[in-house]
Amino acid sequence: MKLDRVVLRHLQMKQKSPFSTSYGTFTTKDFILVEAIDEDGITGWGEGVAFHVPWYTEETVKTSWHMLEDFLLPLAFNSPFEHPDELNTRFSFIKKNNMAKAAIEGAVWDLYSKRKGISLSQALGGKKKSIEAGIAIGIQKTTDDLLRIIDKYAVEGYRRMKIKIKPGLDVELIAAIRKQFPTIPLMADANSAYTLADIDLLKELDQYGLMMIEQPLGSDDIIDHATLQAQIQTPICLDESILSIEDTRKAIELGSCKVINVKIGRVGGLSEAIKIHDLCKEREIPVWCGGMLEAGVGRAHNIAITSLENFTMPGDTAGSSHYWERDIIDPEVEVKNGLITVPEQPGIGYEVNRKMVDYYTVKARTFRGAAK
Ligand SMILES: O=C(O)CCC(=O)C1=CC=C[C@@H](O)[C@@H]1C(=O)O
Ligand SMILES: [Mg+2]
Repeated sequence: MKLDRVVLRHLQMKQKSPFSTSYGTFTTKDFILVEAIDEDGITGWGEGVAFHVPWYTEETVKTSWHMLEDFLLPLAFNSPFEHPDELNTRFSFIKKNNMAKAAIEGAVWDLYSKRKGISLSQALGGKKKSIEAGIAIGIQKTTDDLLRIIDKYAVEGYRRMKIKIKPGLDVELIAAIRKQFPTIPLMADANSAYTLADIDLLKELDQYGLMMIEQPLGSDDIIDHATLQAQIQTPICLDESILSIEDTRKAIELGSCKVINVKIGRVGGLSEAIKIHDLCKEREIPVWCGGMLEAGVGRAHNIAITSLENFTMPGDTAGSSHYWERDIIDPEVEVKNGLITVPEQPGIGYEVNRKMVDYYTVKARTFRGAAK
């Protein structure tokens, strides 16, 4: 496989509703859409998941564009490759910038599976025909608002509710949810809002039967999480702390978590995500696919990776209409009875709608051979 050209586009899509976490609120999603075209004119699509601000990790849309333009695309154009895993190796001497790496690597995985005439799910080793969908709900103005929203999604059939918590908005909030929904599959994501000084409060959460608590402590920590996990019953799920297979191994060996949230962008791409999946399977650690408020292309990649067998818990994979008035793929991602069908068509299995892509594009540039 040899790349002929790559089109980078910066898209801006207004969200249907704001998404608030312990660190801030998103109302508009800015992201990079990658279109990679090979020498035979076949196209693969990837989606960068870095936000326009470095709140979740240090990467942004601008840093991703810079990394792609100045370092990653030249490496991708450098010589032909047989398999997308080779990009992961080629990029490995460049420190971090995982979301930028994953954006081009994802486009190449789509291209690779289209060239083989198989679905991306099949190319990744996925077995499931459908996946269970969970939903992530941002911080709401009032508890009543949150309860209403949970009720709506429960009726729609979502298989897991994830709420966001932060200091001052935790134990009472979860108690109120449990009062109204005693058995609903519920988890809480703290996005690193606590420290070990909050251990008594975090122990209190054990009484509410949460599926897990996601990233309660420091965003780069695995030591304090191990101390906390030893003292609470609720499984800890690591998100921000896990950037690679090595981080995964260390966290498992230290006992820092019992579950891992695999985000393709955060770990540097699908090749690394598969390795993490395989190690977790071997060590009996369940994984699930985290969301980054993706548009259709990123969502399609998430669906494909979730079809691997150790993705045993529902992820942040809501349907397109939860986020957007109009997504950039056809058909849009639909959740029926809490399930999403894994496409069987070659590649990501959804058509990219170029009219919608053009509508949302604020900047575009084509790179060839030597880039620049
Ligand atoms: O994609 C979704 O539906 C939202 C998933 C979600 O919870 C997150 C999105 C973006 C940044 C993070 O706060 C975050 C998470 O921490 O998992
Ligand atoms: Mg999280």
